[in-house]
This record gives sequence, structure tokens and C-alpha cells, in this order.
Amino acid sequence: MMRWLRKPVQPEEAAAPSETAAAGEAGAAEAEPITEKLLDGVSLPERVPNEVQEMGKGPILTVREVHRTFPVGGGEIHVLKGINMEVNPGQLVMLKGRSGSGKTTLLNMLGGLDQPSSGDILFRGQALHQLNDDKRTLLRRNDIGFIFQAYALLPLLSAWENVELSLRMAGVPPQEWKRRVTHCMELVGLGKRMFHRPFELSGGEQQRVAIAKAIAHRPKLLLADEPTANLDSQMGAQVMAVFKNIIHTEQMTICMTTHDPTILEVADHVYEMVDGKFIG
Ligand SMILES: Nc1ncnc2c1ncn2[C@@H]1O[C@H](COP(=O)(O)OP(=O)(O)OP(=O)(O)O)[C@@H](O)[C@H]1O
Repeated sequence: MMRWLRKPVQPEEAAAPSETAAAGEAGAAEAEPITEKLLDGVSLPERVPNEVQEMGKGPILTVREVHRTFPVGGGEIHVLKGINMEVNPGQLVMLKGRSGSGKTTLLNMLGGLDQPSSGDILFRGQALHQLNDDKRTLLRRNDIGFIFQAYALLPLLSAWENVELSLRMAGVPPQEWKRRVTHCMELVGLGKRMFHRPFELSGGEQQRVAIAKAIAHRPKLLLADEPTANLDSQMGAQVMAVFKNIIHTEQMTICMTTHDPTILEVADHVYEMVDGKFIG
């Protein structure tokens, strides 16, 4: 067992949930049209109505003529065929496309998990391929949060401990953990479910814990691969409402993939991928 694992935190040891979770319905009422219909009874903290504050100048991501091929059985498969895109600070950008069109392949490269065969990806103006492995790992750890379809929560740890774990791994000083975990759990509307383990939570709640976990270390960019894929439409709308909210309250930028046409209307920009290229 890893050294930093410890017994579950008891509720009385942790901070009491603040009033922001209870104030959620006011926030939900201000949500985007699609979520407004579906957010009945969902507890979310109050949204910050003004525009995203200072988030740095220029695009957070610039993708130039990116190609990706994979070797397959003596030949190769050409998956991405000249991708160009730009993501600006504070945007919610969606990549839509059929299964196998190349969305996950691109998302992995945006997060520095994989490298283009040719072309450039710049994160805040810095070309990822110019960074050595250590620097790329550091950038991923500090500036990028990932959310995958399978919630990637550790089943034996409570929601609280799952979120705290990401702070430990990011090297955040221990004295900040309690406040930050509480804040993130409230931000995703789970201020009253902090000490449940994943199996005691619904799919939508687990996905929201995964969001809290991914944003706890204050990344600038959140990458999410089909974050609503396993959820019904109401739970999917809850996740999207949380995304819109954290863009404002945490000054984050989000890039996500989806198959789901019903959630596209909350995006600031949609890129449609067909067979490794953007169309439209
Ligand atoms: N490491 C790899 N080696 C070989 N082929 C790969 C590799 N990774 C992805 N592919 C192929 O690239 C294509 C695109 O896959 P990708 O996972 O990016 O699609 P997607 O649009 O995300 O699909 P889905 O919506 O089903 O997740 C697929 O045909 C897949 O088999």
C-alpha cells in the first residue's frame, strides 16, 4: 500500500459544508437554457455573473497542421489528417464526431499525453514538442486537469479523500488541502456528500467528484473525454452546468469530446471531426 494512504476522514474532522452549497438553486436558476430545464433540485453554488477575469493573453491552445499516424501490422493508420484549432481562455470548446473519428487521439495530444507525428501544439504559446519529458510531465501536473469517461475514482477512498489525493500528488501544501477540497466539493454541488465512497454515489455524482478531483490543483485547462457518455440527460446537464460554473469561478478553460447533440448548445465553439479532419 502506498505510504500516503490513511484511514477515511470522519465528517467531524473536516470542515463543515458552507452555505454556498445550500445557495445552489439560485445558481441553477441562472444556468444555460438546456440545463435550466433539467436542473430542478440540483445543488450548485452561486454563479459569478461577470466575465472571466484576467486569464492571460492569447490562446491557451494553438494546434497547427497536426497529423497522427499509428503503426499497424506492417503498415500505418492515418488518424488525424491536418488539424488546426485555437482555444481561448475561458472558453468551453467541444469536439464532436462519430466513434473512431479521432477525438480522443487529439485530446490526448492537447494534454501532452501523446505527440503529433507532424505539426505543432502550443500551450500558452509554448510548443509542447520543445519540452523534455520532465517539463511536459510538470506542465500536465500543474496546468492541466483530465476527466475520463470511467470516473477514475479510487473505490476505497471517500469522495473527500479522492479529491485530497490529487492535491497531494500535485504537491499542494497540506495546510491548503482542507479548504480547497471543501471548496471543490461545494463547487460541484456535493457539499453534503463529501464522505461517501464512490459506490454510494450515483453516476452523475461520481462524475462530479471526478471533476472536483481534476480541478482541485487549479489547472488552467481541463480536458474531458466524453464526460457525459455514461449519464442520463439530467445527469449530463448537471455536469455541463458544473463546467459552465467552474469556467467563471475558477477561471478555467475546458475542451471536451462528445457524441451528444443535446449538450452542444452550451459550447462556446464546436469543432466537428469527420475521419480525422474538422469540417465546417
Ligand atoms: N494507439 C493506437 N494504435 C492504432 N490505432 C489507434 C491507436 N489509437 C487510436 N487508434 C485508432 O484511431 C482511430 C480514432 O480513435 P479515437 O479513439 O481517437 O476515436 P474517437 O473519435 O475518440 O472515438 P470514440 O468516440 O469511440 O472514443 C480509431 O480507428 C482507432 O482504432
